[in-house]
Amino acid sequence: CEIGPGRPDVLIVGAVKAGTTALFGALSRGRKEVYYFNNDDRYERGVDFYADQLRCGDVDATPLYLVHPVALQRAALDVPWATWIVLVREPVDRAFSHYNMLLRFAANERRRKGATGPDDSEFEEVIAPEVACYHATRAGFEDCVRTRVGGTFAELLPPEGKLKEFGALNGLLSQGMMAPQLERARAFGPAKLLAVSQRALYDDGSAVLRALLALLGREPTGAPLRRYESLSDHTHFDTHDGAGPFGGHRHRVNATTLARLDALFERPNRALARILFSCGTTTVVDATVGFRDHDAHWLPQCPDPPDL
Ligand SMILES: Nc1ncnc2c1ncn2[C@@H]1O[C@H](COP(=O)(O)OS(=O)(=O)O)[C@@H](OP(=O)(O)O)[C@H]1O
Repeated sequence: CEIGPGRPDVLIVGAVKAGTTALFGALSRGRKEVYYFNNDDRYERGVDFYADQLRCGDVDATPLYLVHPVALQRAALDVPWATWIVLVREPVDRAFSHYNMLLRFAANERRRKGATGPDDSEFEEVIAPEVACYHATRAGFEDCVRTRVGGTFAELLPPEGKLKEFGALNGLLSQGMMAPQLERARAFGPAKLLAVSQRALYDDGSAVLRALLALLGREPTGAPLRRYESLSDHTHFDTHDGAGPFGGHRHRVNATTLARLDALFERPNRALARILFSCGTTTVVDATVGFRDHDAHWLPQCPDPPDL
């Protein structure tokens, strides 16, 4: 199974914690997260290595590609025929889900290093350095964080310490500012750039999958779109069993922090809505799936231009 037109056919390039595993599972039976374009060592091993990692699958789902400084540039050059899919999730839910995952990884790391005591890092403490940076500079994506994006998830964590001591390294907030990420992705010139709503995928999976398969010109694999459980551990997460609607995580964030985050994301969310709903902007995404009915609580429909 060589790399060439059609292989890979689809790159699910982001965002982290936006349903990439579920979508990948319905599109492909290969291996998720091959970390090819975002990992210098692996990239240097070349396309045969890439083909080997894909295990004859034709979908590469590596959500860190989206925020990596050169991964998408490499992908545009090496597999120019591929369609890129970006899954988009409400940024506070996304950040909290990401925090849950990192907390678990950090706890494993601490145990491995023989550290005693639990990792008691609260969400508020973990995002504090990023919040402070945004308020101090009004900077946006990439200016306030030096996200660790070059390696695998296991390499994202400093070897010791608690999550709250890692500063803004993991970009829990910046990764939810998706307008500049989509604009940057478009500038690299992918064959097609599609944006899919995580929430629609969760709430109305089969309709979203049908629409997406039609856009991609792909046949169903027969694999169901699963609602799988979060990676989150139980001290920070009330399990959702995959049956009922998913309530998100906003109610787990204290009211003051939530208000601050909503204020912080207001302009980024408006910018994103303008891109997704083509509100007077140049075309950034070729098509969107979901959103209008499912994301109205955080994405304003064709918002007014922001105040200057
Ligand atoms: N079918 C379906 N559609 C949409 N979203 C789903 C679906 N199934 C699971 N989930 C939720 O996806 C969250 C994990 O996202 P990812 O798979 O992208 O995580 S990762 O970046 O690969 O680690 C994770 O979010 P949290 O539960 O908030 O942690 C999952 O609950």
